[in-house]
Amino acid sequence: MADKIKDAKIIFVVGGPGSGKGTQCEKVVAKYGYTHLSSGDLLRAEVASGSERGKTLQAIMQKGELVPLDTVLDMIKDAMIAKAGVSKGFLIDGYPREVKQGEEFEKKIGAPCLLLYIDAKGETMVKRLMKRGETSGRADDNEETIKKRLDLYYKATEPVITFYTSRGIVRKIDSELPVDEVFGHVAKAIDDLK
Ligand SMILES: Nc1ncnc2c1ncn2[C@@H]1O[C@H](COP(=O)(O)OP(=O)(O)O)[C@@H](O)[C@H]1O
Ligand SMILES: Nc1ncnc2c1ncn2[C@H]1C[C@H](O)[C@@H](COP(=O)(O)OP(=O)(O)O)O1
Ligand SMILES: [Mg+2]
Repeated sequence: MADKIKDAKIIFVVGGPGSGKGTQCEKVVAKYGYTHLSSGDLLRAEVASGSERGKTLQAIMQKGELVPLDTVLDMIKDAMIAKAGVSKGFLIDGYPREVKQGEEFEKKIGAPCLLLYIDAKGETMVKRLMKRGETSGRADDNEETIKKRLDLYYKATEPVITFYTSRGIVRKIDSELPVDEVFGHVAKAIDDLK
């Protein structure tokens, strides 16, 4: 596995729920042609397939909890293998959610060269998610689940940022700014890789 994707850049995109990870990844795909893999999207696709596994996942996600590590990692790995050799870069969006996920990813796949930390205030994230919930149809975009996802983010995911900061690969991006300005900073971080 590792050698098939060894020439591709691996970028972790981390931030709270509603911080703007998906929005920025879409723009990176348009400008750089990288492959965007959102763990949440992969899981929602499994739910939409109507499989037994999807039913189990749905129940967990509706509560705002994390699904088992192996499930997510296998899905990401399969999706990366499918693009190996044709992709210059991978945006891994919404993963790692906890330090352990990062460690397992590196064991099974490879090391990231950059972590984009998409940072917005708690109140901003709640406001954006409530708005997104008006049209997203997502079972987890409701007030009660949003609060749980935010709590879990601060508890489990922020340590991920500390972990990779010590390795010197974190770029903190102010996501309170308008989308295009945020993207200016994201693009700068990617351009600095070369
Ligand atoms: N910089 C921004 N300014 C204003 N609204 C934003 C910004 N970035 C994202 N949004 C909005 O916030 C919501 C959540 O964004 P999304 O990209 O889905 O976040 P995430 O993938 O991190 O959960 C979306 O409705 C999006 O349009
Ligand atoms: N890496 C991961 N590990 C465990 N569960 C995950 C996961 N990524 C996503 N999930 C599950 C739990 C999340 O509450 C849900 C939605 O994830 P998401 O779409 O990445 O949310 P958001 O983009 O709003 O942060 O899917
Ligand atoms: Mg998203």
